[in-house]
Amino acid sequence: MRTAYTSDQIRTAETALMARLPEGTLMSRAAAGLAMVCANLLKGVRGRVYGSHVALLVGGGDNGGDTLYAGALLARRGARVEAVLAGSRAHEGGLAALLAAGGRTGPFDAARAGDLLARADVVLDGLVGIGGGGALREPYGTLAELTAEAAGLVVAVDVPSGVDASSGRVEGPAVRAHLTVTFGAYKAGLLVDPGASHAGSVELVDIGLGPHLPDPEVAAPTGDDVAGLLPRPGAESDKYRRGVVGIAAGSDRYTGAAVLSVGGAVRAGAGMVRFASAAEPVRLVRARWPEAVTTVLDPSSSPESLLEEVGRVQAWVLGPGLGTGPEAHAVARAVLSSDVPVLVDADGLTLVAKDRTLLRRAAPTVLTPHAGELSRLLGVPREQIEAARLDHVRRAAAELGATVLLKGSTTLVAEEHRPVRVNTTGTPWLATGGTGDVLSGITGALLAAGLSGYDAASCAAYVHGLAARIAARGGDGGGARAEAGGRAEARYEAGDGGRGEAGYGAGDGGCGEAPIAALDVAEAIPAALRML
Ligand SMILES: NC(=O)C1=CN([C@@H]2O[C@H](COP(=O)(O)OP(=O)(O)OC[C@H]3O[C@@H](n4cnc5c(N)ncnc54)[C@H](O)[C@@H]3O)[C@@H](O)[C@H]2O)[C@@H](O)CC1
Ligand SMILES: [K+]
Repeated sequence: MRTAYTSDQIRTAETALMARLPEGTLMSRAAAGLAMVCANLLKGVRGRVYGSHVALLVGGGDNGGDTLYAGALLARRGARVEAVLAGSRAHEGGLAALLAAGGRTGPFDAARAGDLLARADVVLDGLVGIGGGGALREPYGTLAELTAEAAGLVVAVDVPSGVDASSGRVEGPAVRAHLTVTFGAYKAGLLVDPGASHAGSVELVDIGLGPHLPDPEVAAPTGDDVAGLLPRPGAESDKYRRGVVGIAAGSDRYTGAAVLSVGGAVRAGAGMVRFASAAEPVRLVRARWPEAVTTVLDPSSSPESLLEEVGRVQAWVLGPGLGTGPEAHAVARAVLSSDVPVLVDADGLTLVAKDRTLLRRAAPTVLTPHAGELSRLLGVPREQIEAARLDHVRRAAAELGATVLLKGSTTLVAEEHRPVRVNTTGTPWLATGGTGDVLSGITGALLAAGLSGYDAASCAAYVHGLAARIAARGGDGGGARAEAGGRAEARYEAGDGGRGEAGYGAGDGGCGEAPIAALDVAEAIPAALRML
């Protein structure tokens, strides 16, 4: 599990650690780690550090201090290092070290900065780190924008300037880095969009903070974590013990969602799928997934007897393609009255947004909205949710008393009093109709197998993203399990230090990936499970 923290949590831990160490120790550890990563990058792109060009964008705080000290170390190895001092002051010790090592400095001037950025092999963004707040003021904002024109690699120091380290919120201009070198621990804002997509790959420099860190704000399960949580059938298993999932999805008008949701559950290893719906989706599900046991629901039944024919299930999936009319409401009422875990998706979420009483239940509930659906559930504009996904997913979990999986460029899973889980697999090609229906089926199968809502949702998101990457690569599993490696390899050529650890992100949709259909994702689930 990779864990991440807010700025306040990091500061508290740093204060505790600093009290035991000589002054300046942490900054020199940070700068040494940063310089080493940059030296490796320079060796990768230029063959050597000596004679390479390095530009430093330096703010007035300690983030600028780290950057100046790292610049000094690179200058001592023969790099030509030039700094733009953007603040009214600069870290004294760092500045003296850079000048003593032969580095050059000058105040902000747009033309000079543009010229430096055009020549530099590596640009270090040391404008603001965890001390930043709100939109970048001038001239920091202009400098952040200028980094988009940089010819070389942009390395963010600790956090890309303009990204809120605690939440990933971006309120104005912000640096888009190829690589972020972060100190002590991951900051939550580096793992959650929009911050995550500004950070590029993230490399962690250990400065000894570990023993002082509290419980994390955010955690990203790795492939090994997911493998450890996934149910595996044993010799004693039978279809009932492996988990029977009920799926109430589809309508005579919307049939595809039902086929996809059932496909997700079948391929994710449900012991049995019981599918309950109108006649037309039942016909299509039977044709595509003969494994599913189907029931045509009688809309004239009373809510108590509507699901009587379906048989016993250990979890329900409710909502994909269900419709939002009175008949759909009756199905939602019947399913949510059950005493087993229920996953609510798509039209199910619309029904719940209109009638919150549906959520008054004792058994666990998992909601899987995208930002638009969450906007309806919380009564908050969609743009606000997109800008502050972490805050809103937490709020939704608390307000709705449910596990909430927020879909989007970074999928988040929140439950009260637990770290928000961030999914690291996936590909932008997943943004296509029907993939959410497949996810609902995977999650339902895992709930039925006995996983908690929190584990089922986070494991399902991981498997779903991995399956999508495999499908996008034409079924070639090689390298697809790449919560580490995807974005890093696609976007820059690093030396020894840059690869491996780096690459905290999903695929970038380029490099050998092609468009996928939702059913391709369902079909690639077994290949994803084989890799775990
Ligand atoms: N505290 C520690 O023990 C350590 C801190 N380290 C570094 O120190 C950084 C934190 O340093 P600071 O607390 O000095 O804070 P920062 O250097 O992150 O930011 C503070 C500076 O940015 C300016 N600023 C804040 N918001 C701004 C905005 N919106 N627009 C323009 N300017 C803005 C402030 O006026 C101030 O000059 C970390 O990110 C890390 O890089 C590391 O050296 C490791 C150890
Ligand atoms: K920075």
